[in-house]
Amino acid sequence: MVLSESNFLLCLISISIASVFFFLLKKTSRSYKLPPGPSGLPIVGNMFDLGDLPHIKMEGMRNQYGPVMWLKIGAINTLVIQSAQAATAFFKNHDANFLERVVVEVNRVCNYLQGSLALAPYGNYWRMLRRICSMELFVHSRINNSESIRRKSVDKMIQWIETHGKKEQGQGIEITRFVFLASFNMLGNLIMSKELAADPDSTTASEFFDAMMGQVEWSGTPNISDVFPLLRWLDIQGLRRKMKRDMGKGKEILSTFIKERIKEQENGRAKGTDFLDVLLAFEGKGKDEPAKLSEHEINIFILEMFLAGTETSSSTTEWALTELLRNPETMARVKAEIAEVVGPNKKFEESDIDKVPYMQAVVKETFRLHPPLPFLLPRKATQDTKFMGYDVPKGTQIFINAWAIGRDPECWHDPLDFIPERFIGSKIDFKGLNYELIPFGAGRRMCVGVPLGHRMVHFVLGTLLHEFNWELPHNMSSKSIDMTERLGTTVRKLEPLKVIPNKCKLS
Ligand code: HEM
Repeated sequence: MVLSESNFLLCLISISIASVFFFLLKKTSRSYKLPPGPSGLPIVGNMFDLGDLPHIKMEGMRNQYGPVMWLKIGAINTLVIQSAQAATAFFKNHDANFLERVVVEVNRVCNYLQGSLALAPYGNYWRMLRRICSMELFVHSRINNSESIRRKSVDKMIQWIETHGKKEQGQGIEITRFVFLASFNMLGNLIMSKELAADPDSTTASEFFDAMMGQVEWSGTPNISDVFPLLRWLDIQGLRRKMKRDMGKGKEILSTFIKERIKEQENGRAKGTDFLDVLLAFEGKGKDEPAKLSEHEINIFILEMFLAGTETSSSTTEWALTELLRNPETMARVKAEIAEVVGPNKKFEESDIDKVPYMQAVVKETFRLHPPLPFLLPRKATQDTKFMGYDVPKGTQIFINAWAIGRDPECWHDPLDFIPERFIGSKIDFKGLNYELIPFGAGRRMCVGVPLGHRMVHFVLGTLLHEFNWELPHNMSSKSIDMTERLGTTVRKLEPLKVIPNKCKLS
């Protein structure tokens, strides 16, 4: 083949550009001192080293590469932190350089980023949304005043469990379904004074529920577009399309609720009783704050509260019950504590939570072994940072492996065993100050819903333990419970827990 003069010139230019590019690439990677990690394949990097349960695979690499590890997941630079000591250094000394979130493809639809607190860039808008949550919505007085709302949802859950338990005779019921529905109703009532889960009289309620379930599913499905951003436009798995459909539906329904509420207020409805009233009454005063929140922003904010609060709290309850069934002595001890505190013929109330330290220890131990978000919500480096002697380039995504930290033998004796007693007389808590136990994260972007999440989990678990004696289906024993995990939006049991509820006589 003979090259024409112009082709020859083109070739020369291409080779020169490629050489400069290659030189720059080599220079960049040489000038960074990256943490150790497994060498990956070209283009896909370490993608195929991680499997379906990456938190477990990464923990398995800790012995070889240490607690600070470097991975390349497709095109994405990734720093993994897997010890309490490294997490302490991260949150105490470097939180400020990692305050942005990683935004995945499905969260770009429906203008979700305008109104999302969890994904908002760190700045005045994030501060405003965060302030609304911590000063108005999740303050103890508002949570205490809404106790009757949660009581109603939990009473309904008890009725469902009784009815379904009778029908399933010996097979057991999937307890997580009922806990999820109860959490959904608690949030629906707190946010908008609406019963939104499993309401047979309302098609709108069930449509909203289905739309939310879709969003939970799509946001928990690994997406090739996130690993290879150049392929985004193809939407190979159709996830963007499905998310757009379901989020669009959820938004449409919420819009009608919001409009209804505005009309009710115009007709003299008393203001200030639920989150929606608070959001509608908001008046921005600070720098860069809007005078009012738009309908779209309120809409997204509400969707996010459902997404953030339902899966997390219901998966925790399922794991807690699973661990108690595997450990009958612990089950007996926690039930005895509750019975003694609550007394005969009474229900477990939220005011009992402070009086049951052993049950609190059960919840902590559940969070240690089964943090619902094993990598928290991934952060992103906003600038080049020196971290524990390594370079972390701007744009790197950060996985803090709370799952691995909870099982670190350097922090915990018998780390794989369920021993709530380890927390009795210990000051270790999950409020973001003890980095060995961080199910809610830590630092400035720690979970803003802790007071509500804490209340929901303890109230639901306390009630389930007080109202029922739990038995495994007849073909199963405490030793044979399958503990295999599945990672979606949260870490769940692969095989949902099936249990037989035997109603206790509360006398
Ligand atoms: C068992 C219950 C819950 C768990 C384990 C949990 C866990 C978490 C975690 C790990 C984070 C990321 C923290 C970080 O980056 O350091 C987070 C953030 C967040 N959570 Fe929760 N959460 C729970 C319940 C709730 C509830 C009930 C709500 C609200 C209804 C909520 C709303 C949020 C929001 C809005 C953020 C984003 C905060 C920000 O970026 O500033 N969470 N949560």
